[in-house]
Amino acid sequence: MSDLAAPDPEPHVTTAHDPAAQDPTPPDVRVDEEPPTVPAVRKRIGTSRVMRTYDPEGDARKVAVLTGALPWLKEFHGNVVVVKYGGHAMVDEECRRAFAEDMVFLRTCGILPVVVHGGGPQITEMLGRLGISSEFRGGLRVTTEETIEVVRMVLTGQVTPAVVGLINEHGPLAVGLSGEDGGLFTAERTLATVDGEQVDVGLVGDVVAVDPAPVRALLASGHIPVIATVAPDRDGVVHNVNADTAAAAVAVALGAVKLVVLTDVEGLYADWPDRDSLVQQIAAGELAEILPTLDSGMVPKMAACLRAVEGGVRRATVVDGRTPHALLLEMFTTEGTGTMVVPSLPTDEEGTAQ
Ligand SMILES: Nc1ncnc2c1ncn2[C@@H]1O[C@H](COP(=O)(O)OP(=O)(O)O)[C@@H](O)[C@H]1O
Ligand SMILES: CC(=O)N[C@@H](CCC(=O)OP(=O)(O)O)C(=O)O
Repeated sequence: MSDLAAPDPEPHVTTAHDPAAQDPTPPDVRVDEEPPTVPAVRKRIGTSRVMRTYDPEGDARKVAVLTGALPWLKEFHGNVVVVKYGGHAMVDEECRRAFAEDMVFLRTCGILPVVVHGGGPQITEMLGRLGISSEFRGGLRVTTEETIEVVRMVLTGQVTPAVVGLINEHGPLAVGLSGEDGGLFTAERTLATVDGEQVDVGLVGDVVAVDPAPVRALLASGHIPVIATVAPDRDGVVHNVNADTAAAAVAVALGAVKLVVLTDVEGLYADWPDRDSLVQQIAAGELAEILPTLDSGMVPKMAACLRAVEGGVRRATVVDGRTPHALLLEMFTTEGTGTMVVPSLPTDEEGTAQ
């Protein structure tokens, strides 16, 4: 993971538009020009004075963005937001940096982000390098005893440290842990659903219990927990847990106000792959109805959103992790982005969804 761009340490001077009326700068250091139609390119004049660009429209836009975020800041402040960071959303350098900035932004605003990360493509790549074949059934990886060793190694030894390192470029905030640490998760072997049939996929687990104590301790000390989703069952046998599933379990256990799932698609398409069928909001009841009809990749994701909302999380959203800062846009604007699952849609007097 590479460095974040360093800010320019030099002071800058920018051109002013109406020096006499607005600028206390002595005339000998002013630059008189026509007002710029776009914010002026910053010019440095001298070394100890910075002059302000006259840009009322730009300023009004910034004010609108900041004040528009206020209701959301109030709602989320002091609350847990679980962010599922999918393996496909990690592949682009700019998006990785934006993700880290977003986590630090949330924490700095007094919101409590908890990251649950995936790593499907990274596991597949490592299995390939080791000459171990791998397949998915019903959206879950068929996991043998040999596979689980690689899953555990990649998630806890490679992906967690990479995500932690990325965030910690901003300061020592992130701490990695897995479902095996501090009794965080208890797993139970689960089956995949393929064409309505239940099929065995090996050492794949669902999270049947979460002890939130280790995560709460990290939040209380100002940290950002970063969780890998391998988990022991009651006999201590480690299972491979789909990261969407684990994120939902964490969100419910922590009483999160929101679950945000970052993936490699704009959201849920009602009629996949028709790009005109992107769903903006869907009620939990309707999602439950269409879930069995969805393609396998989307099933664990939408099932996780449903589980979160049915478990008391107010909103669960699938967001395109390939768009830098899509998470901020989703969290701090009314329009949001991606697909939001809510307990029910508001209706008008005739009962029509708004
Ligand atoms: N109805 C649908 N809407 C959106 N994406 C879908 C749908 N059905 C299948 N998909 C596929 O599911 C993929 C997301 O699942 P997956 O690759 O497992 O993501 P991740 O690695 O983030 O967990 C999308 O890239 C898309 O190809
Ligand atoms: C059982 C199962 O399928 N586990 C997943 C765990 C990682 C994961 O979920 O990663 P993404 O979020 O990047 O898809 C796997 O082995 O790929």
